Amino acid sequence: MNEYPNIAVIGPGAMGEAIIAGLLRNGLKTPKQIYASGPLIDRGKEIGERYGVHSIHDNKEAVKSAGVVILSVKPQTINQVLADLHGCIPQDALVFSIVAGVTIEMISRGLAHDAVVRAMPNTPAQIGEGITVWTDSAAVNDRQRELARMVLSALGEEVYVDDESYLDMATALSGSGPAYVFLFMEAMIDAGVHLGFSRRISEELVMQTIRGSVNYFDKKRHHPAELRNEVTSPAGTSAAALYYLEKAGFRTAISRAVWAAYERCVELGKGRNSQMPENM
Ligand SMILES: NC(=O)C1=CN([C@@H]2O[C@H](COP(=O)(O)OP(=O)(O)OC[C@H]3O[C@@H](n4cnc5c(N)ncnc54)[C@H](OP(=O)(O)O)[C@@H]3O)[C@@H](O)[C@H]2O)C=CC1
Ligand SMILES: O=C(O)[C@@H]1CCC=N1
Repeated sequence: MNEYPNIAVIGPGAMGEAIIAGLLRNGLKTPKQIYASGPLIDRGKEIGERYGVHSIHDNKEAVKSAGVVILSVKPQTINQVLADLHGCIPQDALVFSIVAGVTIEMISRGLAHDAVVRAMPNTPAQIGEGITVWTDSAAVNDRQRELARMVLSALGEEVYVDDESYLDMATALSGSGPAYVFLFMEAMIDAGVHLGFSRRISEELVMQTIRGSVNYFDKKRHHPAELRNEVTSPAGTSAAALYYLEKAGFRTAISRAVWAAYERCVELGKGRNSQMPENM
């Protein structure tokens, strides 16, 4: 596609900004085609100055001439935004929502607009290295699907699913996934400091160990258990550490954590704000 339409970004927070940056990095030559709308004047000023986009504080105004309307507000704010924009989305426009847990049906009903893409990106999208799982409503036409791909390509890799229930699962696995990875990184770095390395050296050792392991897996494409066995010498150091991790329930903790994220995502979709599940 040669021509980008105007794009409204409703909620220019962390992810909204990642999308704006990605679109500009990926060929949208005219920043003024982007209308970023959020409540904070300082934040708007910051986004306007950093990217040269229109920064406004009126969602209705932002969507007026839009060909794509990106919804990147928090799930807790979505109902207010949907009510604000009910009946205001231009007929040909595509609505592209990244709001966790909120279904296509809720968005479509809330806006009185049928062409909706629901997507779940993750934060590495900020450097074009994210992974986004997405799906669309039956009303999305070929041109709108092309527009969706334009937004998706600004974020990194993408996986299309034809069953929306995978979106809540993707939120738990890849959407929240960077948080688990960073916690693991942090724990490893702290362990290195505990042993006696400086924080700088420990960070370097951990970062390259993770990067190298991911690239090695990517190249070899062997099962991770095989690659783990390769590291694990009989009666050696890795076996001692792995024994301790298994004893501490490492795998179960990861699996239960991902389930907790999934359950929370489903709850968010039902409009439940913050509530500790009974079994936690
Ligand atoms: N962070 C992540 O890793 C991911 C997040 N998501 C989803 O993306 C969405 C945004 O998340 P994230 O960017 O982290 O959150 P942020 O809080 O950074 O961004 C939300 C933005 O929406 C703005 N906002 C609040 N109320 C309104 C309103 N009425 N109209 C317009 N804008 C409004 C906020 O402004 P203010 O700050 O002034 O309140 C803020 O700029 C969420 O739904 C989340 O589920 C999806 C994938 C990954
Ligand atoms: O924590 C959250 O709710 C959002 C959705 C996926 C990643 N961050």
